[in-house]
Amino acid sequence: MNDSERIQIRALGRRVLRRFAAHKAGFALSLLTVVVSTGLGISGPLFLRVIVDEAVPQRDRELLMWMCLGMLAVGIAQSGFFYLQSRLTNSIGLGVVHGLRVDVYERVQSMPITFHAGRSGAEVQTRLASDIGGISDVITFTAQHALGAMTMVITIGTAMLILSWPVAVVAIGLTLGLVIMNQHYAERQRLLAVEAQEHTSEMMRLTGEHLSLPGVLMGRTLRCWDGQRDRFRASSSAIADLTIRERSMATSAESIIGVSFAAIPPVVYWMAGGGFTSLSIGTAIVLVVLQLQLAQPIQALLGLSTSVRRSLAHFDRIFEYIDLGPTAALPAPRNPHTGAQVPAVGITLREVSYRYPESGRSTLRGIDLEFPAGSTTIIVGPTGSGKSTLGYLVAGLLEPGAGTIRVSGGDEKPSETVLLVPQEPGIFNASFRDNLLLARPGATEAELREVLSRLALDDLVSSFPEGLDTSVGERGYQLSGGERQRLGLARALLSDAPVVVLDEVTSALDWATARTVQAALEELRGNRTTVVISHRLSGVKDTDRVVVLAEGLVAENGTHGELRTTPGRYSDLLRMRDEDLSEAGTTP
Ligand SMILES: Nc1ncnc2c1ncn2[C@@H]1O[C@H](COP(=O)(O)OP(=O)(O)OP(=O)(O)O)[C@@H](O)[C@H]1O
Repeated sequence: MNDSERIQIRALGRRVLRRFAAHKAGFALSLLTVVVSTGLGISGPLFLRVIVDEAVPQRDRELLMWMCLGMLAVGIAQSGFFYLQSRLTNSIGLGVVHGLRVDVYERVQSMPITFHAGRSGAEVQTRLASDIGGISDVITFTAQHALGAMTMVITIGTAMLILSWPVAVVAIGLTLGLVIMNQHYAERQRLLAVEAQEHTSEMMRLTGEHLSLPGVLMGRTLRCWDGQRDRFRASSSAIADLTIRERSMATSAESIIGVSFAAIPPVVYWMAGGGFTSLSIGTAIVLVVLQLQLAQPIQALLGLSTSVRRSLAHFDRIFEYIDLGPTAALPAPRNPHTGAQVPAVGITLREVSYRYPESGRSTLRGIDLEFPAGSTTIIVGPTGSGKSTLGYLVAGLLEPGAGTIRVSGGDEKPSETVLLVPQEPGIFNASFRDNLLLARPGATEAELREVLSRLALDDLVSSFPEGLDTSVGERGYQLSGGERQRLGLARALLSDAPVVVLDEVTSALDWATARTVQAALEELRGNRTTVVISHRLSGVKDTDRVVVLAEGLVAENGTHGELRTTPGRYSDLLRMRDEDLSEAGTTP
């Protein structure tokens, strides 16, 4: 073990121990049971010695009976302590593991949106499942096993020294040799484990990407499924290969340790026979039994150092997430029983600029905009001009790099006032009902049905035998893109957010459905402030406000009535839309 590893293990040890602080009393009790049951463990052979050396040769029945009863009582007491110890160890250790898991989840959940944009869900899953799984045993059993094993080594070593120091010296010398040899194997095992863990993460990432619906579709339509399969195969085969090498390494170490321990009984018997020092038969048997008992804690201690070192890579990956920062302030949870009264509030942006952390240039620059309470604003502009980024900023999902975003008419923050409906709404693998209730947990059956009917989803829902309780499948993939978008809009209709940002929410709808949805959106507006990011430009009214973004700047800003008759970007957009529609024989 090198210096940096030692420092790393110490620092990790301190962090992990702090997590046991909440379970101090239980932890101390569990360690006490370990010491007591270990102490009891070595008294068995001492009873045996009296039986062999005194009770049997002297035919002393009473002594024999007491010694046998003593052995039995020790066995029963040991089992009781073992049960208690195992209950305590598991509940404390798994409590600490649970705490780590929740910390990772909470930290990732509160990271800024930009963190999630640059990461696959599979990566977070790997940390929660594979890495936490990898440290679970180390956290649960290390302290107890280490203490138990050390107590056994000390007590057995002392007993052997008292019984016969030459045999004890041989056993201790052998132990030191084994420790040195084991270090060598453990280091090689650790390197193989780190490599295997990297391949496991890669394999889980590939599985998440390739075996999700988009991945399967890509594999089939681009006909690259064989390449996908090859990459998976290579990753899986590397894991198998590394694991075989790692296990062979462990088995070699165990075999050498086993052979070394097997050599001791003949030595003891040779000594007992007068080869070096003469021992009674009982002492010789007890020494052999104790030596066999010594093998187990020594192997446990050697195994512990290996598993602690192997778990370092897992610990690193877990604490890397727990130490992530800075986090975004999460909005206060919604009151489940509101939903009827929507207050009128507006949003004001002053000199707002934003640059993504990984980007070399600002996506938005010096944006001055007013979204008055109850108004409807359409945001248009070429692709990549910053429309969605503006939507994220208004919804408080991104913090502006410069400038301010304020809610007028209320003390709340944008993140507590604004609901963003993205183009691909987050539909969960749950029923229609559960997906809708996320927006208003207290909504009645009648309210849910009314919303579905307004968005022309009622026929779809009724076509399933289980109606509202039908599961919509992983990410809503049992629904069409347009149905998913309408389900997202249904949530917006149910929510009590006074400001709603709709980001391309009708892009997957045909014109006829888009009109139905448009009518529902008219009702959604009410006295809500609505910001609509749209390429489609359907159903825009003269009084609606229009903001044209170009290269991160506000290029035009006025009402639809004003801008449509003024030569400029917006009137050009309307002209292009009308030409497209007349070619397709449709009217906006
Ligand atoms: N997470 C991110 N990290 C770095 N750059 C990003 C990120 N998200 C978006 N961008 C960049 O910011 C710019 C604006 O993106 P945005 O999605 O806001 O544009 P948009 O106008 O909504 O485009 P579209 O009409 O295609 O949806 C683009 O150049 C995009 O590449």
